[in-house]
Amino acid sequence: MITSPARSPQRRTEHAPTPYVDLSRDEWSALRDKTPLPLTADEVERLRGLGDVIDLDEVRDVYLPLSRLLNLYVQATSGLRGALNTFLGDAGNGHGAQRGTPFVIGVAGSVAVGKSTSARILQALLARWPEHPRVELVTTDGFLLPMKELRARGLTSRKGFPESYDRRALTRFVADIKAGKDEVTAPVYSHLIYDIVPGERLTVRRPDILIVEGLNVLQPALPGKDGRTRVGLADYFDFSVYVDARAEDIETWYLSRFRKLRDTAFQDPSSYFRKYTQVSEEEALDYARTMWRTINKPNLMENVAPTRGRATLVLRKGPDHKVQKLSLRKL
Ligand SMILES: Nc1ncnc2c1ncn2[C@@H]1O[C@H](COP(=O)(O)OP(=O)(O)O)[C@@H](O)[C@H]1O
Ligand SMILES: CC(C)(COP(=O)(O)O)[C@@H](O)C(=O)NCCC(=O)O
Repeated sequence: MITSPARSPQRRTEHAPTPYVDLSRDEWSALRDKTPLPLTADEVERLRGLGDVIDLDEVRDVYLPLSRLLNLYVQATSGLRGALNTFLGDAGNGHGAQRGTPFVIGVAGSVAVGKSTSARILQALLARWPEHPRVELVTTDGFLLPMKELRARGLTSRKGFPESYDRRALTRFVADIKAGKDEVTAPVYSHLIYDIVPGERLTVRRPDILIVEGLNVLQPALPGKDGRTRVGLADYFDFSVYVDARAEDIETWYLSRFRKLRDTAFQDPSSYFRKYTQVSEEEALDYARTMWRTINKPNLMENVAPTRGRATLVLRKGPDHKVQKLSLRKL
């Protein structure tokens, strides 16, 4: 009788090799070493986004070790740049190699996962290190196409998807900062009017560290029309963080934030969402649920989550918003 070969139990338990080392919150928090906590509870409160749960314990256990790691990375990267400058000598002139090149950090994750809070806490902590006091934070929403343009392209229900951005301008913006240009400007997005603010620009002036936060910052570049590989935004990153959580938890956070915004920001007469203060809470939440299910969740599944494996560090949050597990790229 022919029997199929039994699978050895050893084979079944074999894991695929991973470039990450997984750490529990406790293991990670022990790595802060003796780094002092430079923020007060009041400062943390001010940096916190609506609906986000973050306190001094979270800053101490999760973000202090990260600021220590980043400080080590900044110094090591600067050493590498020095080596490159020595190698290039005069040949590097005019290619930005001689100028103080900022260290660039990408922060990615779904809508409502709390990436803005993570990015703001990191900015505040990193700015306390004497080696790199000038830390700028930029969100990618300034590079969304204006509503008029989204309408013309039939993209109004694709806001936040890669095609809803001027990706070339975003990449150029970061490339210019990294090349050491004295002043680089970007358009400004307003959640209030749900659109780009006409005529407004933000200016970035030679920071030591630049944090770029947004849904799609880890997306690879699309190939050019001629099939050639283009340089993408993430190619300029020296380090990247992906803020991760279960989609069901993020939906709950999105809905509870919508409920809070309905009581606050949406009340503003110029708010695009004011109409949801005029209907019942149930109707407003139905709308928010539709936004989540038809725009933000599909974008998370199709575009954002697939980029998680490109991050240097993945912060995995539990249902209470607290980071439970971290995966750090070691290879
Ligand atoms: N409709 C809105 N009106 C006002 N503020 C908003 C609105 N939607 C989101 N925000 C705020 O904008 C910021 C970015 O939100 P979002 O892109 O969902 O990313 P995240 O929650 O991961 O930081 C958050 O601080 C959030 O509170
Ligand atoms: C502005 C956003 C696209 C996020 O932009 P980001 O800064 O991540 O590039 C997002 O917060 C948003 O408004 N999405 C549209 C759907 C919604 O309002 O939920």
